[in-house]
Amino acid sequence: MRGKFISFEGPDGAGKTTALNTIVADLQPVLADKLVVTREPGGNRISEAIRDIILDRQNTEMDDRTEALLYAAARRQHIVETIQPALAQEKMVLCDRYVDSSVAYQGAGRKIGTQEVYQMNLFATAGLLPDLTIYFDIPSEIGLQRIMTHRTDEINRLDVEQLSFHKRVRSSYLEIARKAPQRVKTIDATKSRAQVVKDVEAIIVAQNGEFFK
Ligand SMILES: Nc1ncnc2c1ncn2[C@@H]1O[C@H](COP(=O)(O)OP(=O)(O)O)[C@@H](O)[C@H]1O
Ligand SMILES: Cc1cn([C@H]2C[C@H](O)[C@@H](COP(=O)(O)OP(=O)(O)O)O2)c(=O)[nH]c1=O
Repeated sequence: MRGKFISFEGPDGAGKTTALNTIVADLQPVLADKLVVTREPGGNRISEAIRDIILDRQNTEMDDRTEALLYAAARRQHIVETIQPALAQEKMVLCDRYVDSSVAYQGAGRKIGTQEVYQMNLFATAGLLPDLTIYFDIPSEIGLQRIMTHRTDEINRLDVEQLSFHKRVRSSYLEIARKAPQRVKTIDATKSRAQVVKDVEAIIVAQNGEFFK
């Protein structure tokens, strides 16, 4: 058996980070060292360094394709150092963002083109896709509102994009979910924190019975 690769996707402010923290706290006692939690861009020394370059608000001169290539480069290193070794050891990998983020943010948000960004990522990933993707769906206005009103950490370069950018991102995610219904499961991220966690955990448990025997 290969392990299980599960990605978490959604627009900024959808509540992924919040939900993931609780989900990890709930799953850790059950799965112990079978659980690996990681995030993109990042997860290792090289990818974290790339992350710092991409999200630095001072890098206003960054070209859109440069940005897309940097995300893909960080992804490649993350796959090689973290995801593939964990899957080879039959672990469950929970990954905060993966290729769908690039398709939605760089492909649609930055208007590079979703197909082009997907194709470019095929080189980076050598075709590795998650077994399951949980997509946190939320109207852009609500997501942005959450970020602006609640968040205390620094607002990054992508968070300050226009509402129209975030709307393109959401539309692209909805399109991805429509085209890949087997892989992508959509949850209503406007629900309460507790309900969102419940919905996500129900999907993970239902699809990964072998981990919860
Ligand atoms: N279900 C929810 N209902 C209301 N507010 C939420 C919910 N989930 C998260 N939040 C709040 O919204 C903000 C963004 O959440 P966060 O988890 O950082 O989103 P993401 O990681 O998807 O960008 C945080 O302040 C968080 O407390
Ligand atoms: C992985 C990835 C992330 N991003 C963006 C989405 C986020 O705005 C940002 C990651 O910042 P982060 O602070 O991790 O945001 P979040 O908590 O919402 O996941 O990078 C892309 O544009 N393309 C990508 O391929």
